[in-house]
Amino acid sequence: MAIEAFAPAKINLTLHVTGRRADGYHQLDSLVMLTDVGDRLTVERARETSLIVVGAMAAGVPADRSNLVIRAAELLGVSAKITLTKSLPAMAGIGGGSSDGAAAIRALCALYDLPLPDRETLSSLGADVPVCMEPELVRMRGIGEEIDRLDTPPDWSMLLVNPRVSVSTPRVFDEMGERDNPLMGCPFPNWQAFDGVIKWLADQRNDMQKAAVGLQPVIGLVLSELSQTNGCALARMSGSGATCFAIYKNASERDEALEMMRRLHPDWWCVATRRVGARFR
Ligand SMILES: C[C@@](CO)(OP(=O)(O)O)[C@H](O)COP(=O)(O)OP(=O)(O)OC[C@H]1O[C@@H](n2ccc(N)nc2=O)[C@H](O)[C@@H]1O
Ligand SMILES: Nc1ncnc2c1ncn2[C@@H]1O[C@H](COP(=O)(O)OP(=O)(O)O)[C@@H](O)[C@H]1O
Repeated sequence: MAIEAFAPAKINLTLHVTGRRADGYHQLDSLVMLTDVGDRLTVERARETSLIVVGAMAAGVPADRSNLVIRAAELLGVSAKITLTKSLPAMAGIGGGSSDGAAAIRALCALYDLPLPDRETLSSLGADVPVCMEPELVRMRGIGEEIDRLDTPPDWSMLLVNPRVSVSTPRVFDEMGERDNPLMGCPFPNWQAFDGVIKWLADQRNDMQKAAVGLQPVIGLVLSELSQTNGCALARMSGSGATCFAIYKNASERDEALEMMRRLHPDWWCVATRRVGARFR
C-alpha cells in the first residue's frame, strides 16, 4: 500500500525577528499560512529506506541522508521506499525542505499507524517543520515550535515569484543588523476582512528582507515589479527569501499580473496560489 502526502509551500506573511537565543537561533514572531502549490511524496513499506527525487525542481536536491524526508523516517524509526516529486524551488524561503519533512512525517505515521510527534520533536528536524503541519492561519513564535492557531486562512488570490537565486537562511540571519525587533502589532485584525488585514499587514514587517535584498538585489526588483502590478494590495518577501508573495483582491488582476511577470521574466518561477484548503493531507 502506498500513501501520498502533499507538501505545501509556506508563506511568512510577516516575519519579525525578536531576539537571539544563547545557541545562536533567532526568536521569531511570524504569521504563516500554507498554500495550494507544493511538492508531493509517496511512501511504501520497505525493509530499507530509499529515496528517489523527481519533478521539475529536482535538480540539486539531495537524495541522501541530508534530505529531510529521510531524516523524518529516521526520527520515527521506520523504513520506507519514498518518492519525492519536487515542484518548489529549494532554499527559497517557502519551506520546501521543511514541508517535505512534515509531509513525510504525516505519511509515515499513517503508513505505520504511529502517533504524530510533538512540536519539540518536529522542531529537531528543522525550525520550520512544526508550522508545515498546520493548515490553519497560525502565529509562530520561539524558533518555530510555539504555534497558535488563529483562524481559517483568508482565501486570497496570490502570486509567488522567485527570481531563481537561492539564498542561504543562516547567511541572511548573519547579515541582519538589529535582531531585537518588536513583536507583531496587537490587536490582530479580523482575518476575513480583506482591507483591514492588508492595512494591518502593511504595518508589519519581514525583518530579514533588507539583508536578503543586500545579498541578492534582484529580490528588490521582484518586490518593486510586483507592487506595481494592477490590484496588488501587498508585496513582501517570504522567510529568508528569495521568494516574494503578492496579494490581490481579485483573481482576474492576479492572473493578469502572473501573465505579465511570466512575459517579462520567462526564467523566473512565477505561480498563482491560494490557501492550501482541502489539498492538505
Ligand atoms: C527563516 C525561516 C522563517 O520561517 O524560513 P525559511 O527562510 O527557511 O523558509 C525559518 O525560521 C527557517 O527554518 P528552517 O529552514 O527549518 O531552519 P533550520 O534548518 O532549523 O536552521 C537553519 C539555520 O538557520 C538559522 N536559524 C533558523 C531558524 C531560527 N529560528 N533561527 C535561526 O538562526 C540557524 O543558523 C540554523 O542553523
Ligand atoms: N526535501 C528537500 N527539498 C529541498 N531541499 C532539501 C530537502 N531536504 C533537505 N534539503 C536541504 O535543505 C536546504 C534548504 O532547503 P529549503 O527547506 O527548501 O529552504 P527554505 O526553507 O529556505 O525554503 C537545502 O540546502 C537543501 O539541500
